[in-house]
Parts: sequence; C-alpha cells; structure tokens
Amino acid sequence: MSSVTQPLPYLIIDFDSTFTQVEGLDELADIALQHHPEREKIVGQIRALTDRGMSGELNFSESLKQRLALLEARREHLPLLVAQLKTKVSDSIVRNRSFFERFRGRIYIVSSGFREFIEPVVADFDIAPEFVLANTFTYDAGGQITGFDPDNVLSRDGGKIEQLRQLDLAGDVYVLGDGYTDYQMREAGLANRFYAFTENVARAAVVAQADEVIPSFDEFLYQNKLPMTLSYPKNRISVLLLENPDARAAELFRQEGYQVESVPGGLDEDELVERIAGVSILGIRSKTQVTPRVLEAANRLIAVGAFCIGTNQIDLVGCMKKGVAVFNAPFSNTRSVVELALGEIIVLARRIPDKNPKMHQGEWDKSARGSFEIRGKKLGIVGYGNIGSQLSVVAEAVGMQVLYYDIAEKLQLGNAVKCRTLQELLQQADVVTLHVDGRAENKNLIGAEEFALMKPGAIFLNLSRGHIVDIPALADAVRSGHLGGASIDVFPYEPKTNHEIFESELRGLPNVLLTPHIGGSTAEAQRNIAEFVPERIMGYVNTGNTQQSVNLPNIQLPVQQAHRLIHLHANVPGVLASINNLLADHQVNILGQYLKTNEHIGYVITDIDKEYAPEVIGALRKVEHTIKFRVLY
Ligand SMILES: NC(=O)C1=CN([C@@H]2O[C@H](COP(=O)(O)OP(=O)(O)OC[C@H]3O[C@@H](n4cnc5c(N)ncnc54)[C@H](O)[C@@H]3O)[C@@H](O)[C@H]2O)C=CC1
Ligand SMILES: O=C(O)C(=O)COP(=O)(O)O
Repeated sequence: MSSVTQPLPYLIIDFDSTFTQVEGLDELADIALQHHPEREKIVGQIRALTDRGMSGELNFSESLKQRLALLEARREHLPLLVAQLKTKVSDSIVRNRSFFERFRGRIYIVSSGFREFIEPVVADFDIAPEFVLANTFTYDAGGQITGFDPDNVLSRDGGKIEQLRQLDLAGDVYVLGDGYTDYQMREAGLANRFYAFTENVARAAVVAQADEVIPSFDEFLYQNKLPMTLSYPKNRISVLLLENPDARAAELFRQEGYQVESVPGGLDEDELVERIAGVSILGIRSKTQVTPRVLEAANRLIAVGAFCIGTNQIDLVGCMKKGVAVFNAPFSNTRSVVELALGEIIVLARRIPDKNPKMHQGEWDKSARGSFEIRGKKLGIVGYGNIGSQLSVVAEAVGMQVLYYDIAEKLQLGNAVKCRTLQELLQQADVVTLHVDGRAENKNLIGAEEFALMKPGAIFLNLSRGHIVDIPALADAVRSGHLGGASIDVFPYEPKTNHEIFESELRGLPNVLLTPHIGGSTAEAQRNIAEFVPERIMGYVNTGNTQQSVNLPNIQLPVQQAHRLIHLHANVPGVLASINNLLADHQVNILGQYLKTNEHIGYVITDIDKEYAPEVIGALRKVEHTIKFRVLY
C-alpha cells in the first residue's frame, strides 16, 4: 500500500531499449530487409552503429544518418513495425501500466527514435502525442524513407539536451534511459537525477554515470515510494547457484527478473558463510552443506533449492525456524538412477570392470568364470521409495526376482516380496542395492556385520549416500573375495570440483565399478530439475504456495484475492488470534484464510481486501513470535 507523499517529478523516459526491449530502427531494418539477400549483414551493421551511437563512441547524428542510409525502409513497413514494438514493450513497463495512466501529464518520452512508431506504442499507456518528443522521417514521392527532418532538434548532436531545455519544466526532473544521450541531460544540469535502466541492455559507460542503476521500472518505483504493481521489485531478489545446475535454472530465474550469480563447483562452509549475506535464493546440489553457521550468516534468505533429490545436506529444521523454505526435485532424476543401477548390475554380473581395462591394455581374457545372467536372480532393494520401487518394476521386466526392505510400510509393486528385516534381505539376495535416504541415522547402515550376512559372491551397489556404507568394511569384503563385485557412486567425502583428486581405498579393487556421483547426471534429469525447482521457488515467492516444500507446512493456495498476507510464526498458542484481532481492530475485511502448522512453526495466509490503513502492515510485522511476514499484491 504505497502512497504518494510528494508530487511526482517529471519523468523523461527514453524509448528504444528502455520503454521497449529493442531498438526501433533495428526492428525496422529486420522488417524492411526481410527479402534482401544480404539482410543479416546489413542488420548487423545497423546494430553496430546503434551501439556505437548509444555508448557515446560515435556522434549521434552521424550514427543516425548512416543507419537510415542502410535501411531501405518504406512507409508501408511502419504499421508492421508498430505491431511488432507493441509486443516488445519492456516487461516492467507493461506490468506497471496503471502507473502511466495515473500520472498522465507528468511523463514524457524523449527519444532520438521516430514519432511515427513511438506515438502509437506509448498511446496504449495513455501517453498523449504532445508528450512524445522524437524525430520524424522524410520520404520520397514513392514512400521510401529517405532520412529525417533536419529541423527537429532531436536529430542533432546534443538534441535531447536542447529539447529538454525548450520544455522548460518547472520542478524536479528524473531521466530514465539506457543511452549516453539520456545521461547528458543530467550532465547539462537539466535533470535532477539520471537512472540507468538496465532491464534490456546495460552499457558500462552509461551505468558508470548513473545516480542509480535500475534493472527494472519496479525498482524505480520502489526507490521513490511510488505506487507499483508488484509488492517488491524482483530485481532485488538475488540468486546464488552452486554446483552447476543446468543452465535452464539461471535462465528461468533471470526471466523472472531475479539477479543470478553462479559459482562453478561447490563451496565449503567457510566460503558459503562468506558468500551468503544478501542472497535471497540459494541453489545447491548434493555437495553443499547448509549448516547452522551458514544460516546464521544468511540475512536475506527466502528459499533454498536443492537441485537434486536428497536434502540431508541441509539443516532443514534450522531453515524452518528461520522461515526459509526448502524445495527439491523429488522425482526428476529417479529414472536416471534406476537405469544406471540396472546397467551396473548387468555389468558387474559379467565382470566388465575387470575385463574392460585389460582390453585397453591389449589383454584378451575370454572366459565365463564368475559371470552370470541376471534373469531369475534375487535383487534385494534396501529403501523402497521412489527410486527403489521404480527399480523394482524395471528389474522384474528383465526377469529378476525382487525382495525389498523399507522401514516404512510401502506399496508392494508387481511380484516384489517384502522382507521384514534388513538381515532377511541380505541373506537371500544375489544383488543388494541401497536406495535409502541420507538421514543421519543411516550412517554405516551397512558395515562388516551386514557384508558377512550377504551370500558369497553377492553383488553390492550404493547409489544413495556415501555415509551409509562403512567403506573399509566394504573394501575388506571385496578383497577377501566374499563379495563378487560392487558398484559405488557416492562416497563419504566427494571432491568439491572436477579438479580435486578422488581418494578412496576402493580404488583398484577387483570387479569394483566406481562412478563420480553421476546417478542423476543425465541431460534429461538435469533439465527437468532445472525447471522443477525454480518453478516451485518462484511459485512460493509469488503466491506463498508451499506445496512440495520439504520443510514448511504444505499449503496449496487458491488464486490470490486482492492483497495476501503471508505470515510464518513460531507455533505457540495465540498467534492466529493475535493476527485476527489486529485485522478486526483495523476493520480489515478477510476474504480467505489458510493455516497449517507443524511442531515448530505455523504458516498462515490471509487474503484481504485492498482497502486498509497502511499501519496494519507495520502492526502485523510486530505480532509476537513472527518469523517472517510479507505482503503480496
Ligand atoms: N546417486 C545419485 O546421483 C542419486 C542419489 N540419490 C539418493 O537416493 C536416495 C533415495 O531417493 P528416493 O528413492 O527418491 O527417496 P525416497 O525418500 O522416495 O525413498 C527413500 C526410502 O528409504 C527408506 N529408508 C530410509 N531409511 C531406511 C533404512 N534405514 N532402512 C530401510 N529403508 C529406509 C524410506 O522409508 C524411503 O521409503 C535420495 O535420498 C538420495 O540420497 C537420489 C538421486 C540421485
Ligand atoms: O538427487 C540426489 O540426491 C543426488 O544425489 C544427485 O546429486 P547431484 O545433483 O548429482 O549432486
């Protein structure tokens, strides 16, 4: 509920690459040269000239003259251009359309572009022709654009300065633009402030001169306490991505208007403590530990995205108590792990890990010794969750008999047989594969005793978490020949980057297949994860929806009505009553309310009418036991 406290300054807004995402003349060239054999070359030349003009490298009228000469455009191309530009208005301008309508008469478009295409585009935003100051084209008798009206001040060097001087505006003047000529109005003392608008293009020479750099129009409105469509500028949401999630993740966050930074590889605790201040969204994979110390240093964290399945690396309760939502991708790489597990079972059953290196050394070792089919063999799945149960289906399809053991009651798929104890499973299975989650209690779930229970010659797989298996005990079981082979994808310590050496006593053991934690590393899985997690996080930021959050009470919310109050609080009696009493005292009309609690926190969402006194918000922030509070509109 921002309210305008002072008269709006005059806003001088540039058109090309500010009001719209693109340069009008570049687009016109695209249209006019559509069937020209050298179209790409000429469009490229025009773009280069635009850039040189915008960054101050080439004087403006020269750049304009050269561009128009290359253009070969005609009058009938202009309606096409206008239609195209209407679809390319900058997102944050479109979002705040009502601002332009409300402040009609205070906003000028001052542009070295051309009135013929600017006027109809900005008319949709209630900007009248007399508030558009721009060049005009000249045409020959046949309708070909021949140049520009040289009497127009805007066609000359320093044209914007002269134009603004002629306007002689009384009161504060703020200029918003992406080009050097926009800054020059401020330099000439005709504007009080220059805002470099970087939503579409950021030019270093321009940014360097700006009073403020605004990655969106929302940011301008927010800084000046002006009414805006969003409750918070998205460009203020900063994302830190670690461990190389698929590039699609950064792309989606950027499209949303967030500021994204990526660090290849992982960061250790100290490094992350250093980096986390100011970060709103942290994206990690299985390696990065989000510890209590990291959370203590996280002063703006809204959400953590685990771009994987496992979340044992995250202090989930600590996040919850801080009101930080954690989301993962619970099924995006399930199939990838299953396929790898199945392949490994076959590869180990044929002793390929021994045979393959020999072949590379030139040694021909043809023999059936120790090799067997997997058809009819017993596969023991420990942990019958999403991966375990999917593997069960696929393994039966290739003729294996499936046994499983899970601490939770699970739906038995196909002909799988449930074991009542882990020991029962270990004693019967020809192949034992681990798919439990990485909870701390599972540390060393499989050690010397468990290996001893397995059948002689049994094959063992771990694609779950490294700490589940006692590695020295596994190495002994392989060395002694008790195990027929093993395939290990996850390790108690895993290198932070691809440049670090992998150390393990499993290296060099017979019929042992070692993989660098790649169970979920397929193009399909990584792409799916990179879409799934950002979508959940952006949904949470935009609507408060916590569905599929792994640590906050899950509420799937209906479409927001008017304004939405989002309140996370310690789960102690009386908080909901305090909120509702406060709303009642201020006569706020509640349109809908949704509450869910768990043992630590309560999550309450209240949709209210738009009309309320602004002090309600301040009072709600102060409700005792509040962890996080925000308003969405
Ligand atoms: N190698 C890799 O690249 C990947 C590894 N993973 C790991 O696989 C794990 C499992 O993934 P999902 O099947 O999706 O998880 P899930 O949560 O659906 O299944 C885990 C199952 O293990 C059971 N469980 C936990 N502790 C147990 C124990 N001590 N004994 C028997 N059962 C136990 C749970 O009750 C649950 O049914 C993940 O938590 C992750 O650590 C996941 C994806 C890729
Ligand atoms: O999904 C998981 O839990 C995994 O173990 C995969 O982890 P990663 O994304 O490869 O670090």
